[in-house]
Amino acid sequence: MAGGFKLEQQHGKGRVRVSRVWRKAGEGGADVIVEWNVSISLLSDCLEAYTDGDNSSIVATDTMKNTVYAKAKECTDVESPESFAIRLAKHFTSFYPKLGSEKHTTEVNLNKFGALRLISGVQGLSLLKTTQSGFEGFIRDRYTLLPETKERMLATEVTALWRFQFESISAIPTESKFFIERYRDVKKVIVDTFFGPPSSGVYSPSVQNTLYLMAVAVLNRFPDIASIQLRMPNIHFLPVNLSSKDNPNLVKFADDVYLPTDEPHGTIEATLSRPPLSKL
Ligand SMILES: O=c1[nH]c(=O)c2[nH]c(=O)[nH]c2[nH]1
Repeated sequence: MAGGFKLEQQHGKGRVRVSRVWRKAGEGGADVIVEWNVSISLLSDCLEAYTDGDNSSIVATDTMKNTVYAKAKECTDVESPESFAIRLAKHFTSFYPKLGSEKHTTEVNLNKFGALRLISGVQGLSLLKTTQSGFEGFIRDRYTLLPETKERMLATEVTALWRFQFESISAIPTESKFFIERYRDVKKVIVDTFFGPPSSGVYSPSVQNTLYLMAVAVLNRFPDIASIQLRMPNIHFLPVNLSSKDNPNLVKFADDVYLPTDEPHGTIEATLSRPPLSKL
């Protein structure tokens, strides 16, 4: 009871995003990564905070957020969201759904003289690698804060548009599954180039270079594709490092706990085309 009235209260922190990586913990020594979005609500005995302005029994919601990162750090083995929620004791946890699931797109332009322009694409193809990515050697000026790194997370959501050479309907292959199979095959080339061979992976010095190699691989593999446009936002995963005077090593970053953030993100896009056929 508070001042003769019944007071029901709770406080918490919503949408705490945390991503945890376990190095070499997966099949064949692969890294394992999860991304969680945690909401915490505390039903606690802190009525005086409401009625008397006495904060002595308040757990700060900022502390709740930090606790999520600290507890993620403590998960030394790969952990389910259920276990993580239990670890956080009576708090609600859910997996943050991976960004988008990809869509097959197409654009067809046909004029009455039979001239065709045919574009296929994939939209929202989420790709993430936990290692073999860095970013170094870029311009440093008085506004530059970004440290150089040989080890970072590389996450993107690819939008690709590829234009076929077919200039009329009659030039289109007649197999009924042609475009379905081509979509699958282009996607595979994109994905395989992004990750590199499963045994060794491939180092990415920048989103720009990886994007270019993906486009080259598609044009080299499919002669009937005239050009490809790739858009690859650089979705940042910020290292979480928490410390204070009293707690210098609360969450010491060791390539393991990240804050996934899509705002703001880098926007990187390019189009690669075959040179026009020389007309003799
Ligand atoms: O691969 C990258 N390309 C950039 O252009 C860029 N800019 C940035 O801040 N980080 C990165 N990463």
